[in-house]
Amino acid sequence: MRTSLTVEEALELVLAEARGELGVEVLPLKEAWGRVLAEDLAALVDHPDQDDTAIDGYACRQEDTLGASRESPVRLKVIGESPAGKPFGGRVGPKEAVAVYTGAPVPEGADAVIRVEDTRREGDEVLLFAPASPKDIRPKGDDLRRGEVYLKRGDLLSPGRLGLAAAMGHPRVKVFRRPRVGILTTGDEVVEPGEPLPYGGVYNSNAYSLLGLVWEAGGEPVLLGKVEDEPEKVLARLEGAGRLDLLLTSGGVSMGEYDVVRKVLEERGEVLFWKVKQQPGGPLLLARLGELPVLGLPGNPVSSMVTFFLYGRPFLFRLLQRTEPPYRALKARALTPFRGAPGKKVFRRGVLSFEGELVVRTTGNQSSGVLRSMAQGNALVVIPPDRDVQEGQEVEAIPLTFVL
Ligand SMILES: Nc1nc2c(c(=O)[nH]1)N[C@H]1C(S)=C(S)[C@@H](COP(=O)(O)OP(=O)(O)OC[C@H]3O[C@@H](n4cnc5c(N)ncnc54)[C@H](O)[C@@H]3O)O[C@H]1N2
Ligand code: MOO
Repeated sequence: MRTSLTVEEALELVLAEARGELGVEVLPLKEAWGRVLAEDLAALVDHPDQDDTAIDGYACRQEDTLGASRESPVRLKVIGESPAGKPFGGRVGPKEAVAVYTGAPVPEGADAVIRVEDTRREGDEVLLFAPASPKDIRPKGDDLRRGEVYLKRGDLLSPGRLGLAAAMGHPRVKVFRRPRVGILTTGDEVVEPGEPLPYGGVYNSNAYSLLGLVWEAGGEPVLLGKVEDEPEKVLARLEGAGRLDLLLTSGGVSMGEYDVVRKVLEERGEVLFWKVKQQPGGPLLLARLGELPVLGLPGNPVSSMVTFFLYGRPFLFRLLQRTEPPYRALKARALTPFRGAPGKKVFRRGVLSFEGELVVRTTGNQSSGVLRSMAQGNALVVIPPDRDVQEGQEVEAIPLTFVL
């Protein structure tokens, strides 16, 4: 077992465990939001499928309208109409116009459009108070060209991308199965919300913050409840959970007394590393139980969230072959001091905002037991080992921007 790794070494070992094959499923679009594409998607059509108008107005020949103004309007004969979805069948000749509505094909013969606000209709004629222009004609294929790939395997189906898949003509998409992530809680003092809190007790917040994080990262959380005190019972619980792609345990990884999960992992599995030079989350553990990768997350509520974000989320991104990186650090100016720690990379919780430049302030109390800092913050401020950040200095901040 390795110990006292740097964050980078630990991440490499965690990612090396993300070897499983997820398998794919085909879903109708209405069920595919938030899923990850398992295939490249090419447009089945051009969009627009022919030159169309971006405005309500009249289509005509530009040369007929040159010099038109309020003072000397140009008069054209209206020979028909082209609402969206009902193209005008004829051809626009000299001194003629067709009424068009946004999204309608521009009729043959016309090479320009004029917005209705710059015209006045008089029976079957129209007065133009400005020249018609081609700039409001959207050329065929302006948005999408048939055969071109616009969405890649590994792309998360965000709202915009889901709409794009529909615009390209796909009624169904092939997506990766959601990785199933077991969440096992430890700790005699931990009770479920709704139960009376005994002396020294604490409500189980980790199961729920982790559940949210797992969904957000594209996984399917499987709540396994609180661990029992015998290794056989823990193993039976895991067997009953069906196929898992990752197991998260919460608590019982610090120096503390005997813990049944640690015992199971050490005796029945293989512990790959324990302890990372970071804060919070220093006692993180990586193990294997048979083929199942296990992340032993520290019990402190902030530590379990931060370690999942830094290691569990990248693990799921790797399994899902995600095209985007799991997180990106931005440079921001610290408007409050942030304390570092000797020999450890420190992740403080901050509020990132834009005030002429990116700035970040502390959320206040940075104890690993203060879950409010994760709920109220929107960024992790990264402080390299052996450094403190003074007010006004530049820092790296990782936005906790959840897209789902
Ligand atoms: N002598 C040392 N003590 C501690 C060390 C150390 O290096 N030497 N490390 C500290 C650090 S850092 C952390 S983080 C914690 C990690 O402890 P465990 O993973 O063993 O977790 P527990 O002791 O079970 O719990 C810690 C803390 O978190 C609360 N907790 C646990 N589970 C939940 C839950 N599901 N929901 C809400 N809160 C939970 C628990 O009540 C404790 O307060 O160890 C330090 N100690
Ligand atoms: O790593 Mo422990 O994370 O804070 O208190």
